[in-house]
Amino acid sequence: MALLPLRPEFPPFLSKGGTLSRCRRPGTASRRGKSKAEGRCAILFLCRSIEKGGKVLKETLLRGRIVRALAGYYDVVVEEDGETPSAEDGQDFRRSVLRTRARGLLRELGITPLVGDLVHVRPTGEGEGVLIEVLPRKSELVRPPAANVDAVLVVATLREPEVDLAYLDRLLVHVEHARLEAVLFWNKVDVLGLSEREELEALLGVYRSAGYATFAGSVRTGEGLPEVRAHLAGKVLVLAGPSGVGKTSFLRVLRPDLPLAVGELSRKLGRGRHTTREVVLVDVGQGSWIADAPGFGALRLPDVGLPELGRLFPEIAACAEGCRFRDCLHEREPGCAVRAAVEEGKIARSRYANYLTFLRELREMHAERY
Ligand SMILES: Nc1nc2c(ncn2[C@@H]2O[C@H](COP(=O)(O)OP(=O)(O)OP(=O)(O)O)[C@@H](O)[C@H]2O)c(=O)[nH]1
Ligand SMILES: [Zn+2]
Repeated sequence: MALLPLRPEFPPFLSKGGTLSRCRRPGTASRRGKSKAEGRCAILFLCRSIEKGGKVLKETLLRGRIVRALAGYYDVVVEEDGETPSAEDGQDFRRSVLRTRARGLLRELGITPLVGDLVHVRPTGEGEGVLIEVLPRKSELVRPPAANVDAVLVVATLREPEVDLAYLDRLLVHVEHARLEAVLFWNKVDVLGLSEREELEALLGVYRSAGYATFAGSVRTGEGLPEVRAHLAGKVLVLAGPSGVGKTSFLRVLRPDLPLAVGELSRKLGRGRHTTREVVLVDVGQGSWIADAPGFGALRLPDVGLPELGRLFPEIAACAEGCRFRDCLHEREPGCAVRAAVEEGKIARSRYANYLTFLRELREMHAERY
């Protein structure tokens, strides 16, 4: 993502040192700054103030989102009109971007800004600024390192590559553990024959009844994309899924204008070794942002206690209250409501089988430790 110049009137306005003197109240624009054409302040929509102890600090602080972090610099896309900016369909994706450095105090406090952070910045010149404050995060992911992620778009395929339900369920366990929403997109329906489409329908049913928003379509033909995009509107996303399912293609179809380096979700070096690299947040329209880095790489199970595993399968968690024993692990215990639900076909056998596999794996993980 290239650095883009700010609006022409922006730097002179700042260089005069003029700030809130032109603003009546925090967040409101003065009449002087008002542009007739837009019916609102053309310059000062960028002007925010902070209030401390009832006193308005005379400082122009802009709100924005970090879209890129590299070598101590943070690129911040500046918010307009109180909303984190995002291009609508068919609109230009260019935005005001400030390249900022974190002020010393943040470093002293040990605060490391992350891509996805909502921040206050003070512009210091054309395209430059100082990162003043990191606003409270609602989530923080380690891999990829990103803040305020709302959901993980799990991309899967029935064929090409062949579906791997154990991998998929493992991924979903990770997403639940990270307390993020999982959205499933079954890609490449264009390669499916009639009977395979039926097979896929059954799988869609499995994951919908488990409680996941589940979509099917094709990045190649565009089928099903509007539905999944509508569901993702306004969210910050990470893409996850096995290699070759179309994660990069999905991002590129939403942002065909991206330079090639961006939108290449996993770059392999040499002998198939994955490299970690910087994360970039890409505006894909409709208020959605996608982190250009694959989520959750190695899929060792999250380190949880045995009783917690059931809570990471939403449909098992929903049933477990009916179990006779509060600490039921839904294996062979009498009066297990989960096993009963599996027998009645309310919980998919494949999901339950994977639950049992993971339970054994966790036991082994715990045993290794002692
Ligand atoms: N037939 C078909 N092929 C697709 C579709 N979407 C993507 N592909 C192809 O699938 C292959 C893999 O797509 P990528 O987007 O590189 O997959 P990825 O998930 O990013 O893979 P990794 O980078 O290995 O994680 C490419 O050759 C794409 O052209 C689709 O909807 N239909
Ligand atoms: Zn049970």
